[in-house]
Amino acid sequence: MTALIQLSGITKVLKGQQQPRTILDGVNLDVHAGESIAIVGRSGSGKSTLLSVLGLFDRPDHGSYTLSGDDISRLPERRAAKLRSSHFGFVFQRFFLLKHLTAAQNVAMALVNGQGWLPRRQRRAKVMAALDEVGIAHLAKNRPTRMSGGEQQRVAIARALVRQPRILLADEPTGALDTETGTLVIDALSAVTDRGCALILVTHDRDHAARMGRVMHLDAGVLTEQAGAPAGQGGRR
Ligand SMILES: Nc1ncnc2c1ncn2[C@@H]1O[C@H](COP(=O)(O)OP(=O)(O)OP(=O)(O)O)[C@@H](O)[C@H]1O
Repeated sequence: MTALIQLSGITKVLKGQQQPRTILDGVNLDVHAGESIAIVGRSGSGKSTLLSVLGLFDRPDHGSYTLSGDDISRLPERRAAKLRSSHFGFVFQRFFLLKHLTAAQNVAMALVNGQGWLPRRQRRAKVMAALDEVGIAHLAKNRPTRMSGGEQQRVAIARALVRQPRILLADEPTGALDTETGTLVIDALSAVTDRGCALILVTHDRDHAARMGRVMHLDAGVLTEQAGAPAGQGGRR
């Protein structure tokens, strides 16, 4: 099966300093539909930079990036922005919810930005399906200020899912949550692989990483697969 994403020899060099610094050093990674991958590594090892390249916020200096068979290594920003909104969902440590809007309105914002105005009934159905997918449809009318951190993060996940991305990129999504709440958030994230969405999770939490189908270790920009990862849990390979 063709990989959804193929990174080959991706190198990212940070310039503008006295000495250019290599942040990603020949990264190879294949990502298939419906699989889950954890990216672990110490602080400063390049995890967020790798997610930025994967999510087309940043371009590699060397190497190739293939998405669904198309080489997109050197894409102009306008086309990158289109692909970002059609293919990717993003979840961050901070929830970035608008506090004067309800949960449903926060999720609906992603539809307005990405696809223009859908008819109201369709918009509502998509929003409620996304909230339901992360188990918080009953909170649709609540504002973030009346929700727990875990609930707010699930609203943010619903917002990322509402456009049905093919790849969900999550950067430390449980970093601001206690262990129990973090586990619920990982449950919600892992569930997206059931419908073929690929999940790439950057985390410092070993237990959360171990729930992914594969664990990749980033050390000074070099990515290697961690031996002994419990393949098959939390996502197809
Ligand atoms: N725009 C930038 N300007 C200067 N240095 C940067 C920039 N972006 C990244 N870096 C440096 O590149 C290295 C990798 O950063 P990155 O944020 O990718 O690491 P990380 O593994 O995600 O770290 P953390 O776990 O702390 O979030 C770090 O040393 C960081 O300081």
